[in-house]
Amino acid sequence: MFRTSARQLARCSRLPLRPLARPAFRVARFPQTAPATAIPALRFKSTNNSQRPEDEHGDKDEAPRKQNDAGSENQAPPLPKRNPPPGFVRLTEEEYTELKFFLTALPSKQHRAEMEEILGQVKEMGVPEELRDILRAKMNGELSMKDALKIPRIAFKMASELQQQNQTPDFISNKPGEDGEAGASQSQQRKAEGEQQQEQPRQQQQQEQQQQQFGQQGQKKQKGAQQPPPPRRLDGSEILTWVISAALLYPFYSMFFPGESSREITWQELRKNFLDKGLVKKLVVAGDRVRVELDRDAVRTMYPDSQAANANFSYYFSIGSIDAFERRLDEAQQELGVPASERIPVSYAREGMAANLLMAFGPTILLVGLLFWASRRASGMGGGSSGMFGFGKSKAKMFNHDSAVKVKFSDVAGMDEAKTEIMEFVSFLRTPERFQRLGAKIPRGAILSGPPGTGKTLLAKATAGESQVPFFSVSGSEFVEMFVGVGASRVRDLFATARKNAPCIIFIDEIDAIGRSRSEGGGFRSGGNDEREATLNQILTEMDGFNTSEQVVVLAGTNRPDILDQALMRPGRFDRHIHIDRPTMKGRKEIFKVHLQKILTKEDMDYLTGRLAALTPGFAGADIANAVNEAALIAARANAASVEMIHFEQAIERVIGGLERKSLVLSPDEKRTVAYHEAGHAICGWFFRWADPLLKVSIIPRGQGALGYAQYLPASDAYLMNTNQLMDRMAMTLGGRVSEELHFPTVTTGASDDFKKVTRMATTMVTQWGMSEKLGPLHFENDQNQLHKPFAEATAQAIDAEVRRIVDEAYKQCKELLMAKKKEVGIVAEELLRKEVLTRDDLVRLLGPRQWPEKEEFSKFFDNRHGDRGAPPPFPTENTDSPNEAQPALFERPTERERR
Ligand SMILES: Nc1ncnc2c1ncn2[C@@H]1O[C@H](COP(=O)(O)OP(=O)(O)OP(=O)(O)O)[C@@H](O)[C@H]1O
Repeated sequence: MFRTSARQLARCSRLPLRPLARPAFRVARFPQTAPATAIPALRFKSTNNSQRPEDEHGDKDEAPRKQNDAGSENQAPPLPKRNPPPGFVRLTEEEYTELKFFLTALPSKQHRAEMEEILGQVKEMGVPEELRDILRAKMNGELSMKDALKIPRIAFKMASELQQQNQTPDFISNKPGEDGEAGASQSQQRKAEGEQQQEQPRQQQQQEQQQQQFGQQGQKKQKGAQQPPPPRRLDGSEILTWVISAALLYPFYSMFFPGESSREITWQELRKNFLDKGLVKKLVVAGDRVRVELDRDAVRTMYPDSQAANANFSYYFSIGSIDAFERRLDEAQQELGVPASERIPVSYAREGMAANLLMAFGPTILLVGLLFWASRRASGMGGGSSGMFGFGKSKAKMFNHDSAVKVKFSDVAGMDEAKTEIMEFVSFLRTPERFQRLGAKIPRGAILSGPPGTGKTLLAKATAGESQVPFFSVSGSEFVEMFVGVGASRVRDLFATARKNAPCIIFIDEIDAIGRSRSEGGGFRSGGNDEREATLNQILTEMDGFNTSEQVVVLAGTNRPDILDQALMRPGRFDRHIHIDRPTMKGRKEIFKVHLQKILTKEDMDYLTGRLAALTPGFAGADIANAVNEAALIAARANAASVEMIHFEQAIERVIGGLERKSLVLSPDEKRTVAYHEAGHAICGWFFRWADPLLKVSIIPRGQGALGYAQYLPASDAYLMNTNQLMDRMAMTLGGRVSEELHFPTVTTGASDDFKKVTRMATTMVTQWGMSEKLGPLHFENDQNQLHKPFAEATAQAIDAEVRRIVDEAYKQCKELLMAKKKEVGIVAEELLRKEVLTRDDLVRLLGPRQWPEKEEFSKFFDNRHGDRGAPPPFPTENTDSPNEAQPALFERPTERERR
């Protein structure tokens, strides 16, 4: 009973130790480059020491040192009379052997020899006291994990000490009075100083010898040549890195790959090869395995080339039961006649347990550790509100005076009313007293709405730039996260930060991402909206929560003000609604002026901006900025000295119509069809009174699927269209198909987009614009998302009939014209086939001047008065919501399906 429990006790106490049993000094396993560089430097040191002046004159220490090397410290004459550095102790011979056992566990003999030299130095210098304790613990089989953890520190100490020695040739402390040899040491020192000059050449000689030894003879220089630089000394940090890496990595390595440096043998092999020859030092029982510890020195002598000579290699054998093993061992030793006192010690441990535990619990520990680290980090970063991983922290970017919102109101053009509205906010922030004095409340915020690229963000930035206050910019979508509650938490965080920085401006771009009306969430779409609603509620709360003295202004941008929640829009929250539409002709001119400032051009600025503005109806500020930049790029590509009108016009055409596709080669028949199709549009545009003025016809393919196009200048700044204009436009849109019918035996698929536009226009006339006498002034909304039409089936049929009637009328109108002008269509088409592009001037030449008066704006910029080079003006813009329905100018290439 007692024996069992004692054994268990032993197992427990040794349990974590084995994998770490030989941690620090198995350096030889590590990249050989480090020892290889380390050793020459240390060897110099060692050589220098042995070649001190005293040595030349017969070093009194030499004999004792040699003796000391040979035998035990206790028996040998005293060691060299030098004090070890503070905290260092000299090792007994037994301890020294244990240390040597580790440090010489190098794979190659050469390195082993080098390591022994280092050991010589370590022996002279001593080792840190803790290392001695560890070695003793190792010898008693009591090495613990705690000991292993001390090793890096010990390694550090030794490395520093070795480095000091490298820097101070006579490193050994010889302070007078510290021991009896002080006088002798002093005299040695004096001698050393006196012979310093002789010493240097001698050292060089030694260095050369050293190089020879390391196979560097080839580097010897010819006589008189410059001496080779001394070999690089290993500095302390390198030794340190080397030793510490070895100390740290090896235990882990051996923990995870315990089997790599061991081999299983049978009991018979053990007996024959080791037991019978007396090579076994100890047996360690670990579970059903027994590790054999050999007497390495004896093994090395007996089997010099065997792996067993390596200190990190071990044999083991398996046993059925501990009792059977012990019995067998007893019998073997009895047979060998080993006296009881010299029997092989057997210890019991549970090797690999630490590794097993680590394997089993490692992933869990890692995960828990990671979570712990992340939460610590998160709380460190964001404070309470940010929560775990900082999810709840607002992602708003902050700009202040230094990090610069440099935009000023002068950079924002073409939106005077919006600017005036928003300028008031600047006054609120700058001089709140002016308003508060009269009892006025500072508005909380403004919603800037309008189509994309109209300058909403720019205006908000300008507000910040002018008011010189911090500006927090965040996009609505940044509040939305996978996790419920994160959005609300980010809103809280944003407003809390803003309050700390008041007076300031918060700008929430694309607020519709979170501010969508909550009632929309009903029906099919509820459920997933909880997070969005929570975020919206938080915004509502935060905006309510401001007190009037807190000067935090919230600006929000959206393209869809119609879908925003009413609660958001009520006074007291976003008090002001500022709608920014696409700029008018005047606005475009101003915006061009702003952007042209950055461009090198010699054109007359007034004419340039006017013409460009006329060419770009429907352009938003962002399109204008893009077109100007594109023009500069085109000019640069053409190596032009400055950007010219032609570059601007090409740029505008490119922005609208897409790239010219010169690589697309049409067959002659296809080309002919396209030419007649486009000529049909052109003739309609030329002869219909209310059609938009034509600028250019082309049969060069461009952009996506357009094989040819006719360009008009729609009256974008006219906000109303009458029935005549709509009918002429529809008739003109059908001109392509009608021309095909009149000139070819069959028609093509190229007019499908024209039909789409015509149908849409006619439908809108009937259902929204009250232009059908039959249906009267009613508005029929046909929401595609609704399952049921909001009108009766009979009404639907009446709508269909009216739409058909209107389109038929337009078709008839077009056909009548084109039949009357069949010859003209032919002329234009043939000229198109020859030239590919016809301008307005060409049409005047071919057809005579247009009989209807042109708009003044149009004739001012396109009547060739300023040397118009006939560069292509743009396509009309497409805006299905406005009365300025897009011109049906594109001849569409049939898709594969349509072809079939
Ligand atoms: N009125 C303007 N004056 C000068 N430049 C403008 C104007 N409007 C737009 N721009 C140019 O267009 C760019 C984009 O504008 P901005 O980002 O403000 O548009 P937005 O209305 O916020 O667009 P979105 O609705 O897509 O967010 C600006 O950086 C600026 O260069």
